[in-house]
Amino acid sequence: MSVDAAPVSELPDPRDFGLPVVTEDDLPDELGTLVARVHDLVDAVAHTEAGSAELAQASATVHELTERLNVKRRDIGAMLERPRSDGGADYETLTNVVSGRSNPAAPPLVLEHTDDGVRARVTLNGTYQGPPGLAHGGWVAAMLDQVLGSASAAAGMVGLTANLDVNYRNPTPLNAPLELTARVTGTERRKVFVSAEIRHNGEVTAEGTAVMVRLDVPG
Ligand SMILES: CCCCCCCCCCCC(=O)SCCNC(=O)CCNC(=O)[C@H](O)C(C)(C)COP(=O)(O)OP(=O)(O)OC[C@H]1O[C@@H](n2cnc3c(N)ncnc32)[C@H](O)[C@@H]1OP(=O)(O)O
Repeated sequence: MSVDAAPVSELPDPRDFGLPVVTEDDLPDELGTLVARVHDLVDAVAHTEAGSAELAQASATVHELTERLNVKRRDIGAMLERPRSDGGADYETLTNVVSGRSNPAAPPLVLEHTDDGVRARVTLNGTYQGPPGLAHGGWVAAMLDQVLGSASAAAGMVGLTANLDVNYRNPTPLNAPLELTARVTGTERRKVFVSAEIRHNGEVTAEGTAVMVRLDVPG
């Protein structure tokens, strides 16, 4: 097994897969504000003890807003193109449920490249709850899957997860800062082996490994 990462500048262009691409200039600042407010709204709805009249009024307001926003919708699969300092571009799925810039359901996980892979920081609010007061194991796996895929892509090998193994070492807390790290550990033909951890206060709460299978560019 070896690490034979292609240069990042050779990442596939989503347009070659027939995917729509938007740039940061296509995203009004107001969208970011709306996403953050709806994220907080979901938390408020999940935990509110408001009375019937208040709930009925909020429900009508939200319904009206949903109708207004649905008048003009982006296609599913839209990719966000972000320029890199070396002249190339990074791509991310705009509505990705873990890290998507336009998805209020995303925690959101903010990713950065490191010398050996990727790192992300996130704080999960109460809407990611599984056991009382703790993060849901499915979301823990989803966040690991995301950083594992991102580490493979950051090494120039965009792929889909074929296999994901998760070990839950300690409960992952809500409303507390978490750090995720991931890196490529090897490659074999189209397979990319990746490894990741989630830490709280330096202590590992969960770790994951995955086999990503590199995508072939059509044609
Ligand atoms: C830029 C725009 C896009 C941008 C895209 C951005 C992606 C972000 C991804 C985020 C992470 C996700 O959520 S991904 C979503 C969840 N994953 C999926 O939906 C994937 C569903 N599965 C599949 O589509 C398929 O099974 C694939 C693509 C994974 C593999 O199919 P394939 O292409 O036909 O390849 P195949 O010949 O079967 O296998 C290739 C090699 O991988 C091995 N292999 C196959 N499956 C497994 C497995 N479960 N565990 C171990 N190894 C496996 C095979 O033995 C073989 O090894 P050898 O013979 O060479 O030894």
